[in-house]
Amino acid sequence: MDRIRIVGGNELAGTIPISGAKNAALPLMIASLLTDDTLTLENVPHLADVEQLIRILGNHGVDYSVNGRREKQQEGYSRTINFSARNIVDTTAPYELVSKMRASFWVIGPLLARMGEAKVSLPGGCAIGTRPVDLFLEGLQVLGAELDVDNGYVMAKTKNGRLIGNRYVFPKVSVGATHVLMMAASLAKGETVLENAACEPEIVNLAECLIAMGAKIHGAGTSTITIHGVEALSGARVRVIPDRIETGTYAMAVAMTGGDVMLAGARPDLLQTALDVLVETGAEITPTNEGIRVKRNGAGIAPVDVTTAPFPAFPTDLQAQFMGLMSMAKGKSRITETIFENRFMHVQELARLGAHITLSGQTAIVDGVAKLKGAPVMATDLRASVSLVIAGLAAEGETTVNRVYHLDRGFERLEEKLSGCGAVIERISG
Ligand SMILES: CC(=O)N[C@H]1[C@@H](OP(=O)(O)OP(=O)(O)OC[C@H]2O[C@@H](n3ccc(=O)[nH]c3=O)[C@H](O)[C@@H]2O)O[C@H](CO)[C@@H](O)[C@@H]1O
Ligand SMILES: C=C(OP(=O)(O)O)C(=O)O
Repeated sequence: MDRIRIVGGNELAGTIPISGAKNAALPLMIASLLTDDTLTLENVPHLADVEQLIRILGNHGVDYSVNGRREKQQEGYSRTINFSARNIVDTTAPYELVSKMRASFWVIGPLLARMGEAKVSLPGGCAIGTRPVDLFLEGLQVLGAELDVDNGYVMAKTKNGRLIGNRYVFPKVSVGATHVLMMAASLAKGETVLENAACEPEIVNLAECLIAMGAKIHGAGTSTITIHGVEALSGARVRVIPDRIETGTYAMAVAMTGGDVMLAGARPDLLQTALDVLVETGAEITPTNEGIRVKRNGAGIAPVDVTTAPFPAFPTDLQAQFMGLMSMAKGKSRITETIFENRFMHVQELARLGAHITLSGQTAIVDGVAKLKGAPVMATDLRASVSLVIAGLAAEGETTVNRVYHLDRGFERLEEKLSGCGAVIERISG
């Protein structure tokens, strides 16, 4: 199994290109199931989750082709991919494929809306909480789906071949359930109003895609989304937004090691709260035409309390990385996780690097130390893994991060991007 070896202590300086967002690319790819035309997606990141979803979509009959391979379309880089679901050959998403990735469950929305039926295994994904699917099921039932859960599968069908628009108030904000209901409602008969919907930028990117495909959607990016269902959707060409979590992660790495890095192609509006918090810690953040410049010189890291919450608040997907940063702050900070009940698995691994963190329910109290020391550590999930990488970059000596496959789910060319800015980091195969 591959490992990442880091020798910490170097400041980061240079440019890091920000890739297309994993969490936007996945729902856009799934939207290809809604049409028999070609959906062309630009800036699709080269990640294990994207490859896995290509396999899952392929199982339903979706063909794909990568546009050219010259220059930026090289292996390993974000690229333009055409998806064509002309013939859906299978409406079952099997356990072997779906269990590897949470978002693959989302095929249930488009399959049901276009084909009138779907049989989808209950999902897997990062081990960060129980992650039920009750809101997806309740919302689809409100749109007229008949559902049965048996043997680990959700069996769904429409009553008369088509879903029916309706009003659904999410009892809790869910990104995935908002994606699924927005896709399903796009082909339903009549109007759907989704209230207390997720407002994340990835929802807006999916709505832009659906609108380009001919859907009638208003209000995406606010908590009320109105969708007037249409008979059929067409092909379109849409660009995946830059990855705000990758952006925040590298910004926190620079805040931790010190240095001066341009995050090229990053958009500040996608993570303003996290950037504001970084400014409070003492980092200098400058939006430019090229992206976001992050700098920290001289002075230490100030402790700042954060609480994760749905967009536009501080994202849960940056909580582990921020804890890494706070572990070297000059004083105590409190980090409260409100989205997932089990997202503190990085605490004991950060402690192996010398961090002082205690847990009190859903709050971590981080007592900053002057220095961290390298050690072998084990990643438990995607964002936890990268928090160990950035802590390793700031630690004295050598850190090895095991279970690199978690990182490969969500960070494109991580070692290359960081070593290009002066970090000593390499992948050890086998
Ligand atoms: C592929 C992708 O985009 N993943 C992101 C997505 O995950 P995902 O879409 O799975 O996260 P949700 O927004 O659905 O989850 C939020 C909370 O709602 C709960 N819930 C959700 C659905 C449901 O039917 N019932 C229920 O109780 C979840 O357990 C969690 O506690 O949003 C999360 C929250 O920003 C991010 O951390 C993930 O990186
Ligand atoms: C939790 C994440 O992914 P997933 O929802 O696919 O598990 C993530 O991207 O941080």
